[in-house]
Amino acid sequence: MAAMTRLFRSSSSSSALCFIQRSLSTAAATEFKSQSGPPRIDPKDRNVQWVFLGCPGVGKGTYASRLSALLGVPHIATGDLVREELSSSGSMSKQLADIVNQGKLVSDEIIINLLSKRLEVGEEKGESGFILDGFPRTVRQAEILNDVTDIDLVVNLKLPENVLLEKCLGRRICSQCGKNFNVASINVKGENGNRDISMAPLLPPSQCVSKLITRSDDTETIVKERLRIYNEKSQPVEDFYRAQGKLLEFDLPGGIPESWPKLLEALNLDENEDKLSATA
Ligand SMILES: Nc1ncnc2c1ncn2[C@@H]1O[C@H](COP(=O)(O)OP(=O)(O)O)[C@@H](O)[C@H]1O
Repeated sequence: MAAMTRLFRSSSSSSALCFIQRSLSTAAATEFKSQSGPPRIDPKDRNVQWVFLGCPGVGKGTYASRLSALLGVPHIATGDLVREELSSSGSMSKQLADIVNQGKLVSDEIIINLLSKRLEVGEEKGESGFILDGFPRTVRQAEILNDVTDIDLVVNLKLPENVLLEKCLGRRICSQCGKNFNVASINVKGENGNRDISMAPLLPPSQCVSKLITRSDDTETIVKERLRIYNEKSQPVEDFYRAQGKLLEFDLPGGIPESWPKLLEALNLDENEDKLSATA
């Protein structure tokens, strides 16, 4: 853990990003084989390459985007890439809508294609490092990622399932500014040794109130299906990274005010420090 958070160097690793992007493209077309493997870059010489895992509604997007701002690396959420594709008039959008609205996973090929395109755009802008949110979600995706680059740290965010459901049902997005809010006021009594969890709603400012929308896959039936699929397909990804010693388990103690400082502490980061001086 200590070594993993001592990586905040501003040196460019755009060639590394380009390599990942090209390798992911190859993987989308064929089963990627890495007999010799790509050249690995010492983590000290590049920005962080982190992954956020966790069930639907746990808050991966919230905490990954806060950390990306703090560390100066892009937050890349494959769910956002899917939604962008859905709202475009691209040929894939109808096919994707059917899958997403059933709470199912998009194929590994499609998701890797979307991700490699996103990395290519980032590479052109000179981005380096990343916090991935929502990828990898299957062991095959994790293996492909493992073949093309080194992941430094995998943060596994956790909340009890009844809290996750309430959070998903309360989630709202401003259709104009794109920010996420939550209208649910959560007070769940811990059972079977679990802790009590309280979360205040995260209400929108007045200019967003009339523009709030709910994700089409945030209905009770679809959320339950997404949770079932997470347990079936994505929990093995936790095991994959646990076996590599890269998994940091983090039980969220409540909403953002309680959880954010504790997460920074677990990551050995200080919000007030310059990112270059953050130490592990
Ligand atoms: N890595 C992935 N592999 C397959 N499908 C994905 C992946 N990432 C996102 N999706 C698709 O996009 C949908 C929304 O993803 P996301 O916003 O990450 O949702 P969640 O709130 O369930 O974590 C998923 O239900 C799935 O259909």
